[in-house]
Amino acid sequence: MSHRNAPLVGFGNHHATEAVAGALPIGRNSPQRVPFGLYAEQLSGTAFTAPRHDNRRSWLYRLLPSAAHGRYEPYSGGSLIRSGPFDEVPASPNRLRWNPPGLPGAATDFVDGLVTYAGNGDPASGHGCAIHLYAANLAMTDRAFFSADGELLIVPQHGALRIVTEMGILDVAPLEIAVIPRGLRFRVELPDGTARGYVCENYGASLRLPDLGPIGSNGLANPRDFEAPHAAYEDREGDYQLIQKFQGRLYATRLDHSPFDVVAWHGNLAPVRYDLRRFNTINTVSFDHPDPSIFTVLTSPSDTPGTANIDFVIFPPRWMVAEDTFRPPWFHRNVMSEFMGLIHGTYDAKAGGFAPGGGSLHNCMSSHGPDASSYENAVTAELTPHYLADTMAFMFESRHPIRPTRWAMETELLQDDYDACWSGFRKAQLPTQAGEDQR
Ligand SMILES: O=C(O)Cc1cc(O)ccc1O
Ligand SMILES: [Fe+2]
Repeated sequence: MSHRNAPLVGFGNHHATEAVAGALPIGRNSPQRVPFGLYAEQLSGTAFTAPRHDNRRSWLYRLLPSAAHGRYEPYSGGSLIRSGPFDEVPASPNRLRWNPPGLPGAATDFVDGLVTYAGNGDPASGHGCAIHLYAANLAMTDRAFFSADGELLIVPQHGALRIVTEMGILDVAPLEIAVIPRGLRFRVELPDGTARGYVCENYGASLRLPDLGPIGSNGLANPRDFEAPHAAYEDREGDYQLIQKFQGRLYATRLDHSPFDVVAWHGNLAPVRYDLRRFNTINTVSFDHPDPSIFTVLTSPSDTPGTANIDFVIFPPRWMVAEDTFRPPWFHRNVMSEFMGLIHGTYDAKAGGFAPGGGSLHNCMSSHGPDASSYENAVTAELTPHYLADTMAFMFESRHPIRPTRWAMETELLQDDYDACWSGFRKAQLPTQAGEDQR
């Protein structure tokens, strides 16, 4: 089925789209003269020589070359954006949790409203990520942004985003996500007036669908549910600001025309949207709580198989049916490091204190798991099939310890009593053995 207005579907598929009939060259990428005098430009997401199954690139056909701009100068906005190496403050051995940030008082757009909480690795070495939250109340007009440091996984929590990109427009509401390729220029408009959410800036290998192993050929996030936009362009002259993030710092330059001037494109590197409600959640129908890897939406692999640079994992509404099982997340100490956020509702391991828009960080080998009241509820619950409704938490999980920024360690949003949620557990009672000392 193909329909003119239907989105371009399929994760990593090769798409072809033109906003003006005849704009897309046929049979070659870079003809001597592109239709209408458009300029051909290749945007690479992988090295030219990356193996074919990894190789990501698209060809853009635009009114003016993207090279037509002046010198970049340091940009002073976005002053709470940080980048790897994350060494402002020592990495904390503590379990950390943050209350949700408020919406800004002063006029603040998506770029200036980004605040970096934590991260690992660094853009120069091409591994790790930065974890930002954004809170905004102003649409970006006449300015655009791109990160040369990584692709952006955007997880709206409050308020929809209209993400106008060079390659088309993505409308993304809470419970949907967007992935914006490294280097792709975009601006963010706010259909609801205000917006808040999370961003994972991935310095490493681009996000992809996880292998399914014995699950088989279907399940989890299905490839066809990833939607790329049709080409859409603006033919506007005027004064535009273009901000880029390069090696952790922001720079700005001016353009005399809209950077959103791509009339046609084709290729397999594109911004995409995915609706988390379409996730085919797979879980136990017998006993025990499986590892959360069963809920992986997208993964950025590292050089070590099975040990991700970043996994993006969700905890969606689902049936809980496990027999004779402690159903919430178990207590654990993980070699991988976990940053969690909450889009909606409550999370089944935390009865209180983890609010939508908040965050938590459980680093490598931090003891964590259900808080005392979630534990008590779970061990006394009647184990009938139970629908876990109204919830959508997520995790950015990484092989590299996640290091907070100075801001994240000093903000009033940081809870000072988080450890207390694991106090008050009753000690296990061993049976009294005849003739044995009770110490
Ligand atoms: O810590 C967490 O809440 C995330 C998590 C959930 C789960 O179901 C199992 C392991 C795990 O780290
Ligand atoms: Fe965990």
